[in-house]
Amino acid sequence: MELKVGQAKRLEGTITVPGDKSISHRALLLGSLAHGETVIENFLQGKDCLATLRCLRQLGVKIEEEGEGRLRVEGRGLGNLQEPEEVLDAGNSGTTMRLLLGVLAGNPIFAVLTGDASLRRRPMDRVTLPLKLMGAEIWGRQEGKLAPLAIRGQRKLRPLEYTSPVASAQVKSAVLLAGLYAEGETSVTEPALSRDHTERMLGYFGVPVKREGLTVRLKGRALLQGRPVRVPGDFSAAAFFLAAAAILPEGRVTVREVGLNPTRTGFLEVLEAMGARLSVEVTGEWAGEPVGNVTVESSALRGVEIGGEIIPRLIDEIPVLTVVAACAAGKTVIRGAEELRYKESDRLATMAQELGRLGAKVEVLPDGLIIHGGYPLQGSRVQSHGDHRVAMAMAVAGLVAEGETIIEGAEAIDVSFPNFPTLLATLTEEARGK
Ligand SMILES: O=C(O)C1=C[C@@H](OP(=O)(O)O)[C@@H](O)[C@H](O)C1
Ligand SMILES: C=C(OP(=O)(O)O)C(=O)O
Repeated sequence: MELKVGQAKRLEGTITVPGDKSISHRALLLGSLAHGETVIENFLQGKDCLATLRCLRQLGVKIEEEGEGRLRVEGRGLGNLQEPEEVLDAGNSGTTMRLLLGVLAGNPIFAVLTGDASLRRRPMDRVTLPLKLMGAEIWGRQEGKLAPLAIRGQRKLRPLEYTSPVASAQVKSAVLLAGLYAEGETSVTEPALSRDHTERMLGYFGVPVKREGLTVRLKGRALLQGRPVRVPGDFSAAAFFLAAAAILPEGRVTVREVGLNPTRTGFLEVLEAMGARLSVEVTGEWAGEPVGNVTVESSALRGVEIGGEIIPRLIDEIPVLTVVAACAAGKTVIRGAEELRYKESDRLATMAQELGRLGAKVEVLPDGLIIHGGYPLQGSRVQSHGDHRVAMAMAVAGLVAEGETIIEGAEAIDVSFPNFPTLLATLTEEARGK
């Protein structure tokens, strides 16, 4: 599918965005392991979360769809998943495969997991290694590094004190979920704080997770109690519209009821440092997650240097941040972001290449990018590389490029934000009509 985006001067409006992807996955997973029912509202009906839903049904979990974004999950309790008859397909979703492996490690069943071509290239040893240390048996291509993977879980796992070499919420979550099946305390220490949705939701379901600095720990064999979960809007989806408002000559966007968990909102700190006008208002808490409204208005932007602990707090926003940087005066340097090479595409390479097609000046570093901002962009044909965030970032770039930008492979957007093209068209058309 192709997505065509024309240059726009104005983007204005108040919107909501679909439910958070990370929280939607976790609500399904924890709901499945809990006692009693979990009703999920504002569940993200993107392909990634639907892959988790399908896998859990294959594992015997009853999940009813009660209407738009409303699901009723009948929890099976810990260790009661059924052996699937068929291969479990995580599609394009790293979160599905890695978190599910953590859960399967503690169930005495055999399962095979696969995914699409992109997922079958992404490193799985970062979770299979600690899970094997806990007692799970896992096989896969390249010594268990790549999917398809086969796993045989154990009724009882060994607790683990794990120091992760990467700041990854998927690694942290896989080990914590497996830790639920271990007798004793399991801990994970990470090099920088990654998103903490698993810790928050475990607490909300009645399993306390203690944090000391960069270490989190939980006691295994605790009972999870099913709870209603209303999923906040996805900050990573909102970021595309916030970025567009910041870089267009006449931009002003408010996103309401969006998740404002500080482990996710590093992008706002960077926008502010670049000179963007923005305001944030926390209005409440949904299932242990802060929620509120964010407004960003157009303003003159300047380049910044980022790296270190902020990177995991804006990891999925870096593709669109490179677009903002291309529109800012001066140089932006992003370092310490090597993890982007292991996403749906190598996002350092793909963003540099595709933005380059529009005339942006981007240098690729081993662990980041240098963007020389301020060069005028020219519409062109670009590719998504099968990566939803690259597709949406390039659509935002298309708004400021002269002429028309055509994004090939735009169907990738369906994994996290199916109504993105419609919402973008609505906001720019409404603004044009004014
Ligand atoms: O745990 C999660 O829900 C996610 C964690 C991040 O990945 P890593 O854990 O690989 O950094 C992020 O990029 C991904 O979109 C979702
Ligand atoms: C990296 C992402 O997701 P996942 O790892 O779940 O495929 C993402 O959504 O940008």
